[in-house]
Amino acid sequence: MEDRHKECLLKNRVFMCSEISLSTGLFANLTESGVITDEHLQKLQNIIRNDTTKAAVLYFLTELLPKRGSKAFNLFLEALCESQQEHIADHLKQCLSDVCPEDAGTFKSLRSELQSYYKRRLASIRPMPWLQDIYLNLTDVFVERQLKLKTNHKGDERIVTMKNLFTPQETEEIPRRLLIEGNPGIGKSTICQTLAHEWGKQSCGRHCGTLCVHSFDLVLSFHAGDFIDVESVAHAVQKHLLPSDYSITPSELQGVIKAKNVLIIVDAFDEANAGNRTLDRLIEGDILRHKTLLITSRFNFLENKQRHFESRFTVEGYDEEERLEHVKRYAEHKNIASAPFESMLKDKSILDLCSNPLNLTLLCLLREEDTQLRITRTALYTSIHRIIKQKAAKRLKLIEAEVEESLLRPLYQFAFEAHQKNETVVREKDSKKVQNFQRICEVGYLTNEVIISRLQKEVRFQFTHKTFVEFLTAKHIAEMDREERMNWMQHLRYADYSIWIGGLAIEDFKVEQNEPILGFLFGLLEEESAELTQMASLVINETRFSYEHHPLSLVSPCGASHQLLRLIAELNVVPPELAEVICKRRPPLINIHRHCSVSCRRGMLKLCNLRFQPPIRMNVYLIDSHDEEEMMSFVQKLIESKSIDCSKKIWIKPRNDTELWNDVRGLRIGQADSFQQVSIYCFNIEGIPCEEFSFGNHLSELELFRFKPWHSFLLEAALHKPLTSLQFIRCYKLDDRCISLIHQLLRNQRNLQRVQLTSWQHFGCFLADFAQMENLQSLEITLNDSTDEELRSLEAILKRNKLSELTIHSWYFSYSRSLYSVLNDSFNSMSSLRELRLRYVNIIHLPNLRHLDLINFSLLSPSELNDDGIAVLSDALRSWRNLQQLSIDFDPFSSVAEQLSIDFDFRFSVAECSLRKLFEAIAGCHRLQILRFDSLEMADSVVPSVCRMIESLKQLRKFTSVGNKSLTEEGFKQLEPIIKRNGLNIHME
Ligand SMILES: Nc1ncnc2c1ncn2[C@@H]1O[C@H](COP(=O)(O)OP(=O)(O)OP(=O)(O)O)[C@@H](O)[C@H]1O
Repeated sequence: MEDRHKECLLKNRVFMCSEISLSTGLFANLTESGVITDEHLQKLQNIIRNDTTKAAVLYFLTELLPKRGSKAFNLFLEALCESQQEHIADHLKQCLSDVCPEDAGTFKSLRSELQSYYKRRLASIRPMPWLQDIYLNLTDVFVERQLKLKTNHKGDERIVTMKNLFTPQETEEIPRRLLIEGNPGIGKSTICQTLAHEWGKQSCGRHCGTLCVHSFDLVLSFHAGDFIDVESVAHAVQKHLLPSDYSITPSELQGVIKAKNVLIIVDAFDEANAGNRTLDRLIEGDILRHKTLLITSRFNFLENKQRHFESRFTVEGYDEEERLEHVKRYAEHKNIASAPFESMLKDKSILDLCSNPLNLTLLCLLREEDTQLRITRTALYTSIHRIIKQKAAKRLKLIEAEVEESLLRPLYQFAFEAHQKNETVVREKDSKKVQNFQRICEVGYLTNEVIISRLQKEVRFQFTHKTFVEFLTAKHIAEMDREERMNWMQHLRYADYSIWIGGLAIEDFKVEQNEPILGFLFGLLEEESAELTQMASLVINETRFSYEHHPLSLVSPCGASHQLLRLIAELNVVPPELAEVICKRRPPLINIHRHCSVSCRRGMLKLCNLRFQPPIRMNVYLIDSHDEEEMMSFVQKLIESKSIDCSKKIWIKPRNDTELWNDVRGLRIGQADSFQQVSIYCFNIEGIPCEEFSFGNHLSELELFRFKPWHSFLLEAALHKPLTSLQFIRCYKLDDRCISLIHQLLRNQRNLQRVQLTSWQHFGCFLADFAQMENLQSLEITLNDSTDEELRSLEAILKRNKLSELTIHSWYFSYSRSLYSVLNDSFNSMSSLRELRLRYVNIIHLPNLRHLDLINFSLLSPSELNDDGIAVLSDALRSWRNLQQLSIDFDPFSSVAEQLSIDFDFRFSVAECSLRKLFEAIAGCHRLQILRFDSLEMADSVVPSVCRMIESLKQLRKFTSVGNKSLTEEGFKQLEPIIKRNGLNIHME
């Protein structure tokens, strides 16, 4: 036995004499492993019989164990664990790592083993690992990356350099769980590689911050797949990071990991997330909670685990400077002139390709061979593929057609099968299905015999990059016959779902997850016009491309309805047959918003080149976009296009008065050939723009968000414009001058069809003006305490029966009896009303709701909805046969109040039987397409009714339920198959 073990036993004699139980289990384990013999056992039992158990323990610790050989101590620890005395083993291990200087020896040797491993293995990047002669020195070519740190749930971000990755960010705490997300090929693995390699170099020089990677005692750098089928991090280290002849046991490793300051890096969660229990536990902090864990993943794979991460970063494409640095470093490393690469960066058509480090590296490699630039991702990968094929043909002494037929086709099939399983490997058993697998490997897409286990000699074959798996998969699908391909496409999902239920790991799906392959498929079949058109038609149907999607908001995603745009971005030219289908099935309106991707915008410009009559109307949300300059020039191209009708609305958020004026001029707001509707986020505008500030003479809609009295120059500029819509949203308290200007505007504008005036303020003073407006169709207003005269005006407006939309806000349930009675009486004569939204309302006073014929109804938060209210609502729903959208905000305060034991007078609880009746009534609205609940307490017992409701709503395509705290895993299981039906977009929290 080693001295440090003896010392440890010595120091813990008292502890062990009182803690150890000399149980049959312990004796059985000790005899089985040979730590004690049968004679020893008899001797111990005699001592117990004649003296005490403590005396026996002491004899065992002093006379027996130390003399039983070098492995005795560890076997003793194992025997303790096996006989339910793990706490004693842990105590001894802890003590060992604290007091024994020799344990520092174990740590030192482990540290230097790992450091030299990283220094050697991670020194070079092989962008095409099959071409061993193409490798780049990591230190030479690495471009320092900047990461964006999400600073709050609203999506605000801050730039963090790699040097400050581990520095405490929003809180004082050192982050323990860090996540880096990014697109394929964006450089996530290279970041991991650099961190581990840097640590391997031992010294930080003067480069790093105080909490740099060198501040960790150990860095354990893994691929996510390394955790599959291993029970602990220690086992993973032994299996994947250490050579098989390195002598250390998992428990010793465990001891070092526990005692030291360790960084665990796990790359590519997206490639090995299914059934990866150890990794899940690590993320959740169920094991090694106090160690630092850095995970990388492509987007959308960790949605349900986001809450475990204190620091969430994204790594985005290169900016201009980084692109330049990349090509310069590349040229310098290759010792060639950088001018050809730099000129390549000037070509705008490949700018987005150049922003991706992988693509830029491939472009550089191609540029060395060929001067023609590739414009789409498919074109780029096709070129690379061709090079590989040519090289393989030469090397294997085959003609290219033979390589294609006998080697590449099976490879496409392997890629397809791997992709179906969300893997990037071919397992050994699958490789045996084809005779010439070894030759297939020689082509170069699969790295040869990656031995993933040094202990068990398990073999698998790794595809070089996930994007290549996707490209090769697309090649396989492109070669399928039409029926098979369409069948594959039909089985994809085209609606998003996101489900966050506390403690449940449910994967999310965003339609973008299909796109890498569909994009390649579109690109590959560009010449096959009929095939392409058929595929595009399916995407048009499934993603509801031809529908009008609205409203547009801050959080609108570049979602399913834009998929076709993103896919046609992969085409060099839209073939006439496809162009015809797109023209025929074009949507009446397209919303472009801040999250629209570069490829979406490229697709949009492709659409502009098709000749439409009439043109497509366009809304553009130009607020907070990532690259404002680029976005501005994109919008200007849209304005110039004959196929786009930019007379629709644009949202702008100028940072000051100069920017306001630049936007209004640059985007020609209010002019005949440009946007005639504008929404201005006024909050930041402090000064007053120059005197000639004005909108074009065709301005038809002015929406002012967070308007303050000193923005009155905006009202003056709109005074004589032909407005049909005027909106003030969440405006500040108006002064007399603004009130008078609004009166003037309302009196000038007899054509106004839509007016919105909302804040916490009462706007009844304008009702008399509205009553004079013959054309008013949509009214949204905040009313608190209305006078009799105001109510008479309101009644006149409602009973004129011209309104198709009505929204009433009020402050703290200030609906008076007389307001209820005006509304309720008027409902009988409002046959034109189609959309109704009410806030702070108690609908038990509105039984005449059932006389309306609504398409859209919302009870906005907070509303008084108790059992009686639900009865009135259910009654109304039964008569609204044309209802398409329903949104009900249950009382969000009641559960908060309950938690805080506060007795608010607006707490309402709802009986389950009422809820069931409500669900039954909704189930009868067969035209319902969008259903939203907020703070609905959907307990498991009502789930069967919810299931029946969703099943009966065949046209339902969007279901949202947020703020539900009652559903358990059991209840969710019943709901899951129903809500995950294809075509249904779900959002549950
Ligand atoms: N910071 C960088 N400096 C220089 N080259 C880089 C950098 N990051 C990435 N590259 C190049 O891009 C290639 C792909 O990068 P990497 O494998 O890190 O991407 P990834 O985000 O992990 O992709 P995937 O999600 O497909 O696995 C690298 O092989 C390298 O050639």
